[in-house]
Amino acid sequence: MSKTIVFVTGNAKKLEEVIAILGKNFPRDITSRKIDLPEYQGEIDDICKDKCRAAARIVNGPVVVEDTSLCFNAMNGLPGPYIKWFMEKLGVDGLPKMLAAWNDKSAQAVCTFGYCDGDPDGDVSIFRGITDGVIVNPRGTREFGWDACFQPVGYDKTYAELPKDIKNQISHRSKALTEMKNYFCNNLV
Ligand SMILES: O=c1[nH]c(=O)c2ncn([C@@H]3O[C@H](COP(=O)(O)OP(=O)(O)OP(=O)(O)O)[C@@H](O)[C@H]3O)c2[nH]1
Ligand SMILES: [Mg+2]
Repeated sequence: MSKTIVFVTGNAKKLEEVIAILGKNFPRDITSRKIDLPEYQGEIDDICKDKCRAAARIVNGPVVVEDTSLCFNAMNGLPGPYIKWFMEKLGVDGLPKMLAAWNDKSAQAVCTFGYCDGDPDGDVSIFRGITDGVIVNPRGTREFGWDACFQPVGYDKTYAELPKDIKNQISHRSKALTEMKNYFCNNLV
């Protein structure tokens, strides 16, 4: 019998979406623990691996973590994994202003899940989902981070204006979770 996996996050909105997206269709038992893990620096995958190992050290068992980036193409991918600090200091109204000097408003929402079996020195498996979009002046509810200024390609509504189930069908998070689900369905880990 495989051990329950603990999803470690300090972000209630992330957790809410993960629960809604996974439903009952995940092949392993999964629970959650609210811990604020360190915000690491570096490349997206390395940040997620460091975060996952930190979680494993605390939980002492199988863990999943998730790190979200918002990458502005005109800025060669910045703020990327540092979006949390830009959101905190500038707010959702400030993000479109960062791109005022460029015509290119395109961006990628990038979600990276990391899984490790509980050994903090062991391998971390990475699962990624990317949704392309444009950065617009905020529209819609302001319940979750930068949702109000991210308009996915092919839609005339921002993530915040779209019904939750539509966001959860097309989001960076749902694409990454599909990858992770396939991994657990295909591997008896
Ligand atoms: O509008 C949004 N739609 C999303 O779908 C989304 N996913 C994450 N975020 C925000 O982007 C930063 C990521 O930083 P982050 O990955 O380190 O998250 P976090 O520190 O809040 O939680 P965690 O690291 O404990 O899991 C944080 O400000 C999150 O609030 C989102 N905002
Ligand atoms: Mg974080």
